[in-house]
Amino acid sequence: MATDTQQLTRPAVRVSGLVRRFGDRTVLDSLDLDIAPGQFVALLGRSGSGKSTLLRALAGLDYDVAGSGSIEVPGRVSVVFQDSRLLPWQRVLDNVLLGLGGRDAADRGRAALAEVGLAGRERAWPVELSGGEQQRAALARSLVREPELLLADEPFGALDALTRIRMHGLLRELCQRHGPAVLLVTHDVDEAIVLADRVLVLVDGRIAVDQPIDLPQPRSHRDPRFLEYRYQLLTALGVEEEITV
Ligand SMILES: Nc1ncnc2c1ncn2[C@@H]1O[C@H](COP(=O)(O)OP(=O)(O)OP(=O)(O)O)[C@@H](O)[C@H]1O
Repeated sequence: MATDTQQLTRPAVRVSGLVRRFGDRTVLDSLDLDIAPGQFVALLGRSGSGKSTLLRALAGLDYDVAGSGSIEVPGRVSVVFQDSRLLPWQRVLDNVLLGLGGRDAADRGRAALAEVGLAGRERAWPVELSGGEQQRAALARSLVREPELLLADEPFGALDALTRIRMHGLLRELCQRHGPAVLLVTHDVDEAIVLADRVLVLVDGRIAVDQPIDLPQPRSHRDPRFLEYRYQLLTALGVEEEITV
């Protein structure tokens, strides 16, 4: 029985005592973080606070981080960045299928493209897609791998406001269906509150605020509790005096 309980409560991500220095600058300072399976976590922090550094460490992209604390992540991790990173010389479906094995790979790729609203665009070149469509294709490429952890670094940062809002709905829906744990790095406090089960604020190399968002989906910006979360998080970011509501 004890083993079953341990299995159920085992986090998807466990970071303990993570330290990352660049020269004499300590960017991550003995950082601890657990993320439960299927949990959607947003990470806020001022520019230069170390959000991307943490994400890169979790993605296994930071080779110098080894030895300073411990990082446990699941076997299947997908990463989405602000730019889609589609290969321009590969058609959209081939981009989604890159490195994907198995006889049904093409069918899975087509299904993933249909899920993100790109049915019929399989043979398009990336350059023929809008910025929002390219990010949709990047999401399809991530999710077709059925990741247990999705790492997203400002994935909507380059999109216009309306496209952003549509992408929020899509991401939330996809994550609910596929069930990965998510760590979303964003500058946008509203985006964090709209999407996340839990919002973290990184200050001085550690998680200074760990705020569950207890609002039903879909979330309204006009809900007074939304505004309370926004005020609290902006305060934690040290920008409350800039609020002009
Ligand atoms: N490879 C590197 N070499 C030296 N310094 C680095 C390197 N990568 C990041 N840094 C420094 O670490 C700090 C944190 O950078 P990071 O990109 O993680 O911040 P961030 O919170 O993601 O910022 P932003 O919101 O502006 O994207 C910055 O001061 C940055 O200059």
